[in-house]
Amino acid sequence: MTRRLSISTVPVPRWLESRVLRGGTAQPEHLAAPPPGSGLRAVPGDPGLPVVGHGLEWMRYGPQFERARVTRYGPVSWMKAFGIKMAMVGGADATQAVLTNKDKAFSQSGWNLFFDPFFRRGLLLLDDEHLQHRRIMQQAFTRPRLAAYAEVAGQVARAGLADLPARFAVHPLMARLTMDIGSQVFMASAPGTNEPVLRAFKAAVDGTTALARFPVPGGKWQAGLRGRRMLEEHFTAGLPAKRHSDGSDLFSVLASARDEDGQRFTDTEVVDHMIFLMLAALDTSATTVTAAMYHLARRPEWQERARAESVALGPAPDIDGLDRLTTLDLVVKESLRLVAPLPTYVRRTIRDVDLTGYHLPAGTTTVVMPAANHYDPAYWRDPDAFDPDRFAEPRREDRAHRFAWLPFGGGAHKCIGMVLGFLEVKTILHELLLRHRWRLPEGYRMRWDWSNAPFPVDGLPVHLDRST
Ligand code: HEM
Repeated sequence: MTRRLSISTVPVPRWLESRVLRGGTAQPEHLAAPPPGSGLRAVPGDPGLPVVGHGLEWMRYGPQFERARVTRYGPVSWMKAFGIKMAMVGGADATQAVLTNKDKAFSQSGWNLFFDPFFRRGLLLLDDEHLQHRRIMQQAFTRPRLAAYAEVAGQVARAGLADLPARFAVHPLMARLTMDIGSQVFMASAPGTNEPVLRAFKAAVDGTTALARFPVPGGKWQAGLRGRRMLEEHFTAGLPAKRHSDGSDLFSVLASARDEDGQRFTDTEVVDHMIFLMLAALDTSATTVTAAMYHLARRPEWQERARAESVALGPAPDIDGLDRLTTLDLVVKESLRLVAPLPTYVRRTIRDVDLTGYHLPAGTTTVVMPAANHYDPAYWRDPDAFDPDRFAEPRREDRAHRFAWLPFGGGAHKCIGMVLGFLEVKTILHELLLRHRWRLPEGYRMRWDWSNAPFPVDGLPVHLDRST
């Protein structure tokens, strides 16, 4: 099994690892002095190493690093990474304050750090126009629309999973499958017929993590810009036909969607939204299926329990059938808790803010860390354990706080594709469960790469046995 080059696999001496995961030993420094007499606390933290700050540890250890920050400094701290100072927010109360954004002090422009210029003007990046755009886009996510997307997703999943080898790497396969599903559901393009667009999309995604963030010939940034241009050309060329189509693909639906006041998207807006929707939907679903397959392989009793429900439901379920797969619901929720596919939510303060008693100055990039809440022992019993029943009655540990479990975010920008994402992930797992049992290689140790959307560094090798 070939490993992708990943910072997670670079050997690090154990003493250094444990020092990093204890949160380092630097003396705390303050982000900024609170206004005199405000009664606010200064945000504690430390810049990390010269130039790289804490970027390398963050990318290598992901949630473990974030939990260590909260343990060391509390729910609000600061550090340097990617060339800037940022406030790191964990803990359900501080998270709630940032994401619900009652005083409109946090702007979505924080996300520009990663997404601009490749995914500019996607719904997640909008502030003032957000509500109006969301109202129009909501028309593409009604129950009848979702039922139609789910049906198409099921067809593509069945074809894509029909002929699996006895041993394969899960993540590359799921990344491909979710792209094929996305192609069909979003654009009515059959798998294999949309390769240049998918390549352009991949280049744009890779551009977001370019180290040199300017056009260097042959570099990721330049390739990403080319990818973005190509996506714009593709969607712009296809739009006139979609404006007049009554197709049930998301592109057609978005092109004709109108809110209650009859407002619809301009051509440029449809194009910007389509490009962002691809980003929002594809990697997140692939990560979720991969995480769920990993846990189901480690815990065959859960795999059997989920399979029994899938067998009882039978092949090609509709949206109502998928809703009845309650064990898969629990498994997917728990997988999303343990590995949040979008590991950070980024904002920027547009004025000085009192964040649960901490002083955040204007212009601070503010990073919410869902993992800090997802592993918080105040809400979760034995938080490192895979225990899907924690989401079932009577335990319902997720109800301990509105922001204890937030893999889809919260507040006005909460994921608009949450139900569709769930349906797609459940469809894929259901089709797998019907056909196969899967297990991990002997002594397998999972290592996630956290530098972007999380993926297993070795792709996650599994062995398949037919289930019937
Ligand atoms: C398991 C799958 C998914 C996960 C874990 C996920 C996660 C998230 C999260 C955490 C946010 C909010 C980020 C923030 O507040 O900064 C978000 C927003 C968003 N997601 Fe998803 N997502 C998933 C699937 C999808 C799908 C399938 C679509 C569309 C087809 C989608 C479209 C969007 C959009 C458009 C936004 C921006 C919403 C707004 O700003 O109002 N997502 N997603």
